[in-house]
Amino acid sequence: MERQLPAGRPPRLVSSLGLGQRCSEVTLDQERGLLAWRHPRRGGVYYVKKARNHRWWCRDVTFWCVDENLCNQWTQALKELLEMQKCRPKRLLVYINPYGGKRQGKRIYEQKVAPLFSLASISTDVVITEHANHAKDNLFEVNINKYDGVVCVGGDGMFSEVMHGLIGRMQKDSGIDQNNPKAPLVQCNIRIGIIPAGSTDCVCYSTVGISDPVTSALHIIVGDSQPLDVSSVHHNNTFLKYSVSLLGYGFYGDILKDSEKKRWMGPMRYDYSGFKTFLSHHYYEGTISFQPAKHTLGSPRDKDSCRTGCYICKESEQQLAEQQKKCGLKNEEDEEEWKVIKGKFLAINAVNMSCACPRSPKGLSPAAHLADGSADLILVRKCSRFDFLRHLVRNTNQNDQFDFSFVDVYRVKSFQFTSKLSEDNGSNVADIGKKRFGQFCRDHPACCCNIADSTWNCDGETLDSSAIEVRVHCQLMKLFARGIEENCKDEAAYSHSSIEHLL
Ligand SMILES: CCCCCCCCCCCCC/C=C/[C@@H](O)[C@H](CO)NC(=O)CCCCCCCCCCCCCCC
Ligand SMILES: Nc1ncnc2c1ncn2[C@@H]1O[C@H](COP(=O)(O)OP(=O)(O)OP(=O)(O)O)[C@@H](O)[C@H]1O
Ligand SMILES: [Ca+2]
Repeated sequence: MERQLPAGRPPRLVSSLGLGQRCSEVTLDQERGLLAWRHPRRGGVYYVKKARNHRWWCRDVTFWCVDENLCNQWTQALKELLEMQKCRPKRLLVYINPYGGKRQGKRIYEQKVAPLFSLASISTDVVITEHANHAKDNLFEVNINKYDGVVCVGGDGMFSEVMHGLIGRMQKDSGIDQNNPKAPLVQCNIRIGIIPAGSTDCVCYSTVGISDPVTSALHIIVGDSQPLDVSSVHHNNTFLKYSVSLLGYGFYGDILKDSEKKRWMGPMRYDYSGFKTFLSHHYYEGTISFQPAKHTLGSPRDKDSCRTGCYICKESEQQLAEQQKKCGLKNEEDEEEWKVIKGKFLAINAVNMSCACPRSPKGLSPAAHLADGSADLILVRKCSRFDFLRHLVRNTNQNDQFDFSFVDVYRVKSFQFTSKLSEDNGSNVADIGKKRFGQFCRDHPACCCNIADSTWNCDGETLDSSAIEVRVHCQLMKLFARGIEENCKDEAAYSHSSIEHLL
């Protein structure tokens, strides 16, 4: 695309062209009078173009002008505008998992992302991970202050590693004991960017609206920021893990446990193990206690979803800040009511965000909020296979997946779970399980009886304990994202050539 530079003073021209406020460095090609990138082979200005389904493209436009003086003014004005954009990262630390998803992480980064970072003059230190926990351990050692953000290339597991590294490092540096479930955690202000290259990519999809490496790279470049709730998971005053997407016991725990043995199948492993787990139809007995989230305005049955600039998330942040001011570090929660539910469950799912992903475009809880300090607790009680299938299918379409007599949903700020087996017998749950049912049920996966215990699926990783205590920490960390943008009703708006953000 070619455009002539309009006459007049450049800063005003920038706004009259609708170039937005963000721009990166452009240089002047003196001979041809072009505004050009420093990139030697291509002239022009690069910008973000929004397409359908939340996809962003990088496009370029070439400006020309015979008046060299005017060109100089433009270059200067754009440079100054760029300097004013303090939210844009200049230096990033990048971790690539070469084995996530379809094992394309390295190629995706090199071919689609690195060229964009270099166009936007972002410098990077790249680490290709050699083993699990490489990124997490590394984040405890690096000089983190050198960077404006950390990028992970991989799936939810890789993101979880980076998040654990950053949050853990933050608590360590501030002298906070992560094993104390009541400790007020210190917010992590260094943003994480996710370049999706995993099997589910639920965190990316739920915060951007699409799993697309180019779109995510552009959100990083323009310096977006989206706060995110994080749940801490403890057992007996021992820290187990943090979770941002799904904490699932029963159905999703069993799928994960089975699918780990089939990693070689790639993303298909979840369908295979999902089908197997669906047929086994195991239910689990236990007690779940929770504190309802009273500070937030929303409810899990709301029709509206969390979108860019969500007022419910903003309101919750304020409410919680006021509460904290009032009580200081003392925890008011202890005095608040706990609800207790005993039962037989096919699935217990606690989600901090909608958990939308390509398999379930609206997610496990479409009205869950990214940053409201609450999680949605979905209890699917024992029911027939057919009814469970009806519920599962609704996760893939527009119908209400909670509209069943065997499904309950609550918005909570903390919860605890103990399985009947551990309640009855205290310790050594594994042995008891094996003695009672383990052998029989594993040999007859279709028998439907309640085997020993399920496993918790914590953002795609298994937890060692079935008895857990969970607390949601409002906006504990930030992503290079802006939440899902409201879909423009008028499709034509996507086809005109408006320039959203200069790179
Ligand atoms: C009839 C089709 C019904 C399909 C229902 C699909 C619902 C899919 C909901 C996906 C929710 C993902 C939540 C995100 C979890 C992530 O933190 C985690 C880490 O990446 N991913 C998984 O645990 C990976 C979880 C992967 C789950 C795959 C579930 C596949 C179920 C297949 C059931 C087949 C029944 C067929 C009966 C004829
Ligand atoms: N070099 C490596 N070798 C083996 N495992 C690794 C390596 N680097 C990271 N990992 C681990 O691989 C696990 C899975 O990675 P990742 O999340 O990227 O892919 P995935 O499991 O296919 O996708 P998803 O989590 O979206 O389902 C992570 O938990 C991470 O700890
Ligand atoms: Ca939330």
